[in-house]
Amino acid sequence: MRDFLKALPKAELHLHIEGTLEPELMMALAERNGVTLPYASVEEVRAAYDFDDLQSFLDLYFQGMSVLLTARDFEDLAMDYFQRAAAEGVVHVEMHVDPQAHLSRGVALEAVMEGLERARRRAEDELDLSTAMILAFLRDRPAEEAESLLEQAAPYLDRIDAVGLDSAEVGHPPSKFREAFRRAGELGLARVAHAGEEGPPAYIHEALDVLDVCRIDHGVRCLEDEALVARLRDEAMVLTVCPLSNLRLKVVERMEAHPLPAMLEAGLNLTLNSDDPAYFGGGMLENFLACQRAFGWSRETFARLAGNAIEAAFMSEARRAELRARLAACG
Ligand SMILES: Nc1ncnc2[nH]cnc12
Ligand SMILES: [Zn+2]
Repeated sequence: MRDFLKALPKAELHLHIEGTLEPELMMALAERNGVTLPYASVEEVRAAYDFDDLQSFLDLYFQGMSVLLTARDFEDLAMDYFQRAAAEGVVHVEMHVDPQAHLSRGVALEAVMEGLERARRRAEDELDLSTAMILAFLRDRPAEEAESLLEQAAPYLDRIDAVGLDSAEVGHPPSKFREAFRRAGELGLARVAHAGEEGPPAYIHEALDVLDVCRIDHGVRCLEDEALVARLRDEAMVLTVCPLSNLRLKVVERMEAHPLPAMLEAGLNLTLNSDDPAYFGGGMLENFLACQRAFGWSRETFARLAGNAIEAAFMSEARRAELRARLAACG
């Protein structure tokens, strides 16, 4: 089964590029840039990754990214991940990026965008990996800051596929970002949003009604609202579920208690994703394997989930046709 899951052409729709920063690269960049971290070794960094909830993770996530200063750092970060992902059968990566977390530290948007662009070109050329970019708004920051970020991103719009909404969910409902998302739509960008990770099902309704999203990131709390489940099923709304993330952030107590099997049973349009692989114990393959161990799913189920991601991805129709054919060849 491991070989099958590795060979499956996996499209990753929910990944935070800053969440791919492995402790080894974090320490190396700290050294290169003269940044002081509160850790003496890679082992100490790893030992700190024991989270109680989303916020306890976000605190370390924002601290970790303090080593990212130059375009070269962002290129190294993304290339390091793209190489690992390609080695485990990932064929397409859609990365959320959190520019506000860099702008607020004095890092120019140009450094972020140029570094990531270089890595994306190399991924295409060297790894046959297609990529997309989701400009994410930090929902615990003021809505006006998101609107201003969108304006600053004007020179890069041709490289951006969608806007997203991430960071601390509870207390920051989707409707707070009505205007930023409306403007993104006007600019021709697709919309996605984290909803129903720690926040209530009402936030999922709001993301659909107010932000006009084409995908819900996480969405695992939808099962608490029967009418919502029916709506998500009827609209074939894509949910980008991140099993190991939910386990490590204690959204679920044990993988066996994850709502994924019930969501599948309810006929929802599900995909599997890694979210922040450097922090949550593994990338796409580890997430697929964790589901295999916990739920004993068949090859057909995994192939269907991989197919859902290919169909929902921001990619050219030529690439989609190619990946469909590769998936069909997996048997
Ligand atoms: N799982 C997650 N939820 C919300 N914001 C995030 N930013 C990075 N990972 C996140
Ligand atoms: Zn996420």
